[in-house]
Amino acid sequence: MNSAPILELHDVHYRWPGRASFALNVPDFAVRAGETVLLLGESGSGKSTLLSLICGTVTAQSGVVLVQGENLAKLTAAGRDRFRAEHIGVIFQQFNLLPFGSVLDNILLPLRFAPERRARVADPKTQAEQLIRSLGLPAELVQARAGKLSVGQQQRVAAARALIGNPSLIIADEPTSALDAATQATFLELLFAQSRANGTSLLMVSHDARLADHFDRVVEMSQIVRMQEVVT
Ligand SMILES: Nc1ncnc2c1ncn2[C@@H]1O[C@H](COP(=O)(O)OP(=O)(O)OP(=O)(O)O)[C@@H](O)[C@H]1O
Repeated sequence: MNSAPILELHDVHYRWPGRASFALNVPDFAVRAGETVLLLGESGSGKSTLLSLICGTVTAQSGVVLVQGENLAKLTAAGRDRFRAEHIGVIFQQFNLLPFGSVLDNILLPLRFAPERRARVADPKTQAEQLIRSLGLPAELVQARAGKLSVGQQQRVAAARALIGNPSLIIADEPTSALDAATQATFLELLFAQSRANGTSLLMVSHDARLADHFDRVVEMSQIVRMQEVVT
């Protein structure tokens, strides 16, 4: 495994505007290239906030967030959106598929906003079909409307959308919470096989410590955040 960090946070401080009662302080946290990390923490401990900082949908009031060596705070908001589309695959808790789009449309969506990622894919339709197969979806679903799929199938489409064009980092926020244990395990195996094949790093957030065995490393939010007195 390449041990260069794909993600680094140093002395990051973040507060949601108008929310004095919560502060996220991360002195140091890193994920290496190709590493799979499970981030566990209680509800409200700031896991989703941390993922938003890493994806650049919010920016820290101070400190540094480096993704692939790029300091997200130095980019404009549009530059961060573009950077995310190029380099990060995101799987949301609710999958966020376009319900009226086909499975294929949904998988190809990130390539529309990311010319470099698009250029890494010789034939987008063929790669989408390969991902569909390797994630265990029936090939004939490629033209099905995403909104008509089962939850487990939607989740695989969301994973294929995150994986297409081989982004260097996949961020997943509770992607298995809507699934039963057997479907969860199969999904994780498929996601890991794909990530490993491409040397992609995976940072997954969950409440569920039972997922730990699947990952290279397990990190508790309490290990990476510095608690601070919050002035209300
Ligand atoms: N968009 C937002 N605007 C304002 N405050 C927010 C926003 N998102 C989260 N927060 C606040 O930030 C704090 C941490 O929430 P966050 O969702 O990051 O925790 P979490 O660990 O992901 O929780 P859960 O496991 O329940 O999803 C909470 O106090 C929450 O109310």
